[in-house]
Amino acid sequence: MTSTDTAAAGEPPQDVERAQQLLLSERRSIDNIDAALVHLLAERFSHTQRVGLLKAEHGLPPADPSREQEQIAHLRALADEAGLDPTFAEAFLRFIVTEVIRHHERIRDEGSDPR
Ligand SMILES: C=C(O[C@@H]1C=C(C(=O)O)C=C[C@H]1O)C(=O)O
Repeated sequence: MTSTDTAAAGEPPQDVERAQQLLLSERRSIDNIDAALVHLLAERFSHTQRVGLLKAEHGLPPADPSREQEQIAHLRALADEAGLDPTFAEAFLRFIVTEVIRHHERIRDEGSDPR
């Protein structure tokens, strides 16, 4: 028995069917958004890779903490306006930036894209 079957016990069949349709529709939207996020992240990394090459060519440091502080403040404000938890938005950005800095260090040390 699935969790849907369990929840369905005692409910009119049309309510169960409607709930299943809604669930499928929500999941289709979630899958579309996840696909868009992957494409956006790939696009972001293509820009940060170019930044990493420029930095390596000109002896600039991989990380720029003052730029990061500005980005975090901006993103927290945007998240707040959008009804998203600003702490989550900051953690998400930090997670990405940490990976970008790792790429920049690798480009500096090995002269190549780490992926
Ligand atoms: C991309 C850069 O390098 C690093 C990565 C950042 C990012 O992913 O947004 C921001 C600042 C830097 O620590 C940059 O300096 O602009």
